[in-house]
Amino acid sequence: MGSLQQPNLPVIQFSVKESNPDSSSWVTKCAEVTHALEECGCFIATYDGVSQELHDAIFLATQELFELPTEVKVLNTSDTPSHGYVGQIPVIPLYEGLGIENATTAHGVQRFTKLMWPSGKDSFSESVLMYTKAVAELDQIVMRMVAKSYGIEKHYESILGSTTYLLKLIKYISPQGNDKILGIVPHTDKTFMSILHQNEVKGLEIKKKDGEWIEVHPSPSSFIVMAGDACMAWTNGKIEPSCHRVMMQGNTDRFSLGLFTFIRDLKIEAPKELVDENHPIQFEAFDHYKYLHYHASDEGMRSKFPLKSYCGI
Ligand SMILES: O=C(O)CCC(=O)C(=O)O
Ligand SMILES: [Fe+2]
Repeated sequence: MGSLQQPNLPVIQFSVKESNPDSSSWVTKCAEVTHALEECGCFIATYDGVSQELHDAIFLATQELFELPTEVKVLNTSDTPSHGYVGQIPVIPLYEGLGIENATTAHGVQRFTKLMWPSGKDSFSESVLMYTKAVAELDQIVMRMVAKSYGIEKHYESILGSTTYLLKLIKYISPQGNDKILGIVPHTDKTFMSILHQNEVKGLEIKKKDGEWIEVHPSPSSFIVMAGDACMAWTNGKIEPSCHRVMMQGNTDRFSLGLFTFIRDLKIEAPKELVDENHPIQFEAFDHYKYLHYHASDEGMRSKFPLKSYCGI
């Protein structure tokens, strides 16, 4: 069923009920997930952890957020590049994004909500928190499967203990016409992992290894699970991030959500299980947040492969 809806990208089904490592489908799924990430750097997850009701609530909340005046939205600042408000950028004029740091914690979400709605908006905090917790669960299922395939479960547990979640809410204004206009430039994510979710309006495109751009079909129960640069370092190059972009067309604004993981206070380094004579270590241990700052610097922005320029061996 999935492959008909989404040609050319692997589609893997996940269920909250099946997320138990003792279930019979777990081991086969580990191989499927790891293979998809190794081949494409991403896959489509169909996932029942976000109900239709929660889906509608989170996209309504997103829409309301972007209706706030710009002078309120710019209050969303961060010490980390691109983690706060991003908008009015000449090369991508359709794009506007807001970031919620520590988005799986009540404290993180409430702090953001209070900044945007000083008189309070509990419905926003509630929807966001329910959503981020459900999608973080999917991230953890996927990463436990990857870790199981590589025999590095213990290493993943320490990565998980240092994982922080950023929820990015994104709006692309419709270009009002039939020409395809760039919504976000081709890039790989600087994250450890990214889980993207788009509402009715399509636009996300993923570049396959052969250079072909694949349009991702929107669906309420479909999530795009993507590896970021940090995952490439951690897996010693076994999983490469996929290059993607957004192309906008037509008369309807597009909203999308990204739950992004970053590793704090722990250097990222490939476990020794993934390093041997035939697979020499490719990246030095590095601090994820320092890498984000490097990527945003002039040198990092000029680099074709910033991870390699930053910590490649
Ligand atoms: O809007 C999307 O679907 C993609 C967003 C994206 O690639 C990003 O924020 O890194
Ligand atoms: Fe991205």
